[in-house]
Amino acid sequence: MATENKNLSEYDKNTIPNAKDFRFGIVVSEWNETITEGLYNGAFDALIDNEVPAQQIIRWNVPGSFELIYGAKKMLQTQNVDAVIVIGCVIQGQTKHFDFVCEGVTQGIKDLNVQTDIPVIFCVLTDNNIQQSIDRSGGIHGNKGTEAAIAAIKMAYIRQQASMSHPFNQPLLSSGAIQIEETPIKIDKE
Ligand SMILES: Nc1c(NC[C@H](O)[C@H](O)[C@H](O)CO)[nH]c(=O)[nH]c1=O
Ligand SMILES: CC(=O)[C@@H](O)COP(=O)(O)O
Repeated sequence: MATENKNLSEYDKNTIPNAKDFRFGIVVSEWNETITEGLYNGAFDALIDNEVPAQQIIRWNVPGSFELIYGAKKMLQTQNVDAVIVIGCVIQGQTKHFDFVCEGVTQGIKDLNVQTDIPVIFCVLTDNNIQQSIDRSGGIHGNKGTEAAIAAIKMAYIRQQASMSHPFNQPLLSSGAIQIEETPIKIDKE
């Protein structure tokens, strides 16, 4: 489903876990500032709407989307947060730079999700033109910042639940598999 068939701002509060005790970091790129401010406002408002106290939301700015990677890394290394949202807007220009920035940020944020225990939510618009960015930062398609905030709450909850779940606390086998006791299944023979 493409964004044009889905409003990014819509969510059902009944499906959102309790977020009042979670702490969130938000790293915001200053490139295309009018767009990224709109995305930030969407994310901030959604967190507040879900009972997250404002003092539990930490914001840092970085120069551009490529710096979101380092900003998010330092955020999760130094701040007590349950999830990080990175916010950027990359718009196609005349050269291939767009491709390298988008790919670099995508891979960098993916690596943080693989290598660290804190979920990092990808709220980076990668648009062909400014109108597409306007449409997705509070325009006709809603606000991707709102979508990212809801994702951050859900992923923080998953992390919290996983840390309390029995199988996830098992020691890893040398193969990297999780050791889970095999409980024999009794089959009643008729
Ligand atoms: N063209 C855009 C950029 N380019 C800047 C890079 O993100 C980076 O800051 C620079 O290469 C220095 O490392 N950034 C955006 O966020 N959006 C753009 O459209
Ligand atoms: C994503 C970019 O860096 C790009 O917008 C810069 O524009 P240009 O490709 O014309 O240098």
